[in-house]
Amino acid sequence: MSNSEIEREQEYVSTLYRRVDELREQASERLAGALRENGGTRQARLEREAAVARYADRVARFDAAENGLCFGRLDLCDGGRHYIGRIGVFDDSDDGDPLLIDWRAPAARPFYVATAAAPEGVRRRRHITTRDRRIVNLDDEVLDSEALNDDAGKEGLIGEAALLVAVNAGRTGRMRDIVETLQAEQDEIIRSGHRGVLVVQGGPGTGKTAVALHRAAYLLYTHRHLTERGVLVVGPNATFLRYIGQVLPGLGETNVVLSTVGGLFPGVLARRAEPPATAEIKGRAVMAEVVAAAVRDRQAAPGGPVEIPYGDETLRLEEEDYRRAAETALSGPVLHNQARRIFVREILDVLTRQVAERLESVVLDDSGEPLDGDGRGTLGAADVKALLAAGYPEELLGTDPFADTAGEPRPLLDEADLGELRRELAAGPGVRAALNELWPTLTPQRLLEDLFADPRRLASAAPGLTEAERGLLLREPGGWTPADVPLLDEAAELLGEDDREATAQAAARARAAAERREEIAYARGVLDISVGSRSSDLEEGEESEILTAADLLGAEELAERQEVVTHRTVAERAAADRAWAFGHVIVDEAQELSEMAWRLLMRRCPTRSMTIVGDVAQTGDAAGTSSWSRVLRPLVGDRWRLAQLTVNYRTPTEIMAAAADLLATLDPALEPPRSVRETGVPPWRLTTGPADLPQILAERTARETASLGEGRMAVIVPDARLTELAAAVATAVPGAAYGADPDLERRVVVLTVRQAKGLEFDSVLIADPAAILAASPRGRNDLYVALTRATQRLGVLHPGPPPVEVARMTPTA
Ligand SMILES: Nc1ncnc2c1ncn2[C@@H]1O[C@H](COP(=O)(O)OP(=O)(O)OP(=O)(O)O)[C@@H](O)[C@H]1O
Repeated sequence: MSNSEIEREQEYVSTLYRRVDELREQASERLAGALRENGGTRQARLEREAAVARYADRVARFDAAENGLCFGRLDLCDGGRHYIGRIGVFDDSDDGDPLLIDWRAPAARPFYVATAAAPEGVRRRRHITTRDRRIVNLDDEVLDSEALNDDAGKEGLIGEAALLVAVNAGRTGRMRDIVETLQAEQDEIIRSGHRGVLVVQGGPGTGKTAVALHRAAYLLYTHRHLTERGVLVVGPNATFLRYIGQVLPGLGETNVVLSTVGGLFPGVLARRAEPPATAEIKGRAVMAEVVAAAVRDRQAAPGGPVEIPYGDETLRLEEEDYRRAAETALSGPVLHNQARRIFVREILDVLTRQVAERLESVVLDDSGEPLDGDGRGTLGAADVKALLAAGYPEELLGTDPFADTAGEPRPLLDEADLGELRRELAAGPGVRAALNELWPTLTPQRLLEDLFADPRRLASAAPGLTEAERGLLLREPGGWTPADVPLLDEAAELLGEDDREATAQAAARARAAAERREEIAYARGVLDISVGSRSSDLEEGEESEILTAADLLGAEELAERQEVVTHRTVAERAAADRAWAFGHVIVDEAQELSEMAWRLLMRRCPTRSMTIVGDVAQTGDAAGTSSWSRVLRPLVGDRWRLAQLTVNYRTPTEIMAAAADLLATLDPALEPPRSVRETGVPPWRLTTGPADLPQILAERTARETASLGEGRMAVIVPDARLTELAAAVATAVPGAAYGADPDLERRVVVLTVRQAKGLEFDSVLIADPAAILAASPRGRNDLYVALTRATQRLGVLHPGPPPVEVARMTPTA
């Protein structure tokens, strides 16, 4: 491209940056103005908070768009021209003519889908590459009949040159957005108008994660009301969430909550470990029935009369009393903890009647006549005490209760007396203990803790499981695993809130609101102080400038501070509220989720507006799925649509060919995705002795790192050998990361397959593939995942003969 053309284009791009600077300044000033305002009615405060959030959001969007603000141009057949970029920018004319079209707007669509065969009114598509506001490259595609011939050989890739630059670039340990080079099949999914569940199936590296995140950004842009409910993005582990964490903020979207399934029960940190076989059982749909049965067991009839100590006396509850109270408690649409209130009321009625009758029987004779005071021995000390406690006048005991009633029998205990007696009973430790035993207030945590700690409870609630399976569920209390979280959620659905919980939730909400107000007050305070000190620093006669928030804090700092506030509004509210309903839910690596996890996610998204991305060939979790229809049919029937991605942007042809052999053994019906490029570097394998694998692995890693330049590398190892092999690698490459949540931005990271899922690296070494294969029933799926993580180079080190799955790779010495 000629320099003069670049210069011409640069002028336009510079105009765009100037306009964005102007708009950002305006937004920063308004933000500072809103922050400075003080006091007022509640309504005024709320409006101010909304304004702060709005302007902060705007500033954040301008900041996010700084790099690569404008990346494309469409020259239309009718002579029109559109510039395409990360955000929409309009000029300051009255009509607000568009200077830059947001990539998500309908007018930008041809940039991603127009081809010579279907040009969509486009004559030329230009890719504009910038660095620090300067254009460094222009790439044109002319969509005419000549290009039509060309197109056939390019397999329909859009903007191939820019795409290849992007896929060949060194990795950084953080996922990047792909707005500049989205391909047509991806764009179609991102903009899909399908309202229900959209499943995106695609092989490794086909951009499923990227597409899912861009779809979130697209939906938030197109349906602004979604910002109020937020979008939930579910990923397989914390490392993966960190890997993708920058993509949406980089696209200017912050109303998004990123979480694992294990992170979706407020107040529970699911860090406890458990055998995969136990997690698999917990993931089965039948566990919903087990949890329900466990709740019912906590409401079960006592199997005979219950004796309840009360003072010196013993009260007696017949089974029939219990049954009637339980029936009344469960007759309405109430959950266990709310039903308890009714149950307690009914039982207290029974007990109050019992005590009252006993008292009456001691002060009235069998025919209902008042006793003559000889005491016939039935008025015990406890009765007297209870009567006195109930407010029955002392002088009346043993006296004539008819005395002042003009011949009418005066009820011995009136309503107030009975009420008092009831309160006494309710406070009695014996009565309370009995009620707690008969119908305890239960938190989900207590229900499951009790269930898993007691073989009898388990046997009663889970008769459908085998003895051995129940044995796998047994454990001492003490922490939660990720597979417990869907069970806790299930239990919460059946138990309902208890009073304490409701109070705690209300308190948490009030606290969050107070913190938010404090934060704004703090920001305002900072502004006031700064304005004050800056003004007083002025020399006499010096002209006082009008200070804006941007002058004082800097737009970036303000945006950062306010981002916290906006982030809190949705993310914090959502995180603190188990029953939060998201506007849209995106599930990545969805093949790993258990049936119980799906039930939880469906509850978080009552509208079923969901995008589910995954690859059934990569399922590693024993509770995961190998069929989308099997998993979705029970949840949404036929109301889901499948979209496929077929092009692999990560793994070069040479590596994909090695992985394709393995894929064919997994499921011959699954097509390996087509790679967009070749590297000319075949993947290799190396035989080591059983004992020298750690040392040779360490040496090879060091050698590979040296040839890597700025790129990133992963060593993927069997779970059982992580510590041993990681320690060996770390001695040869100091700073190599490994452990529960390793830092992916280090140059070398040692991972298990589970940790490597969804990630990618310039270079990958796999150690001991036979052990990876043998470690789980899904060992071959795991090896397939490991083989498809590299963007450039792949090597496999195997102690002893190579497993057949990698035998065709090029042997090296
Ligand atoms: N259109 C595109 N332009 C540039 N890069 C792309 C494009 N599509 C995908 N990529 C890149 O390809 C790589 C793989 O994408 P991604 O991780 O989304 O794939 P995936 O299908 O989720 O893979 P896996 O199933 O292995 O997790 C990423 O680096 C992504 O940025």
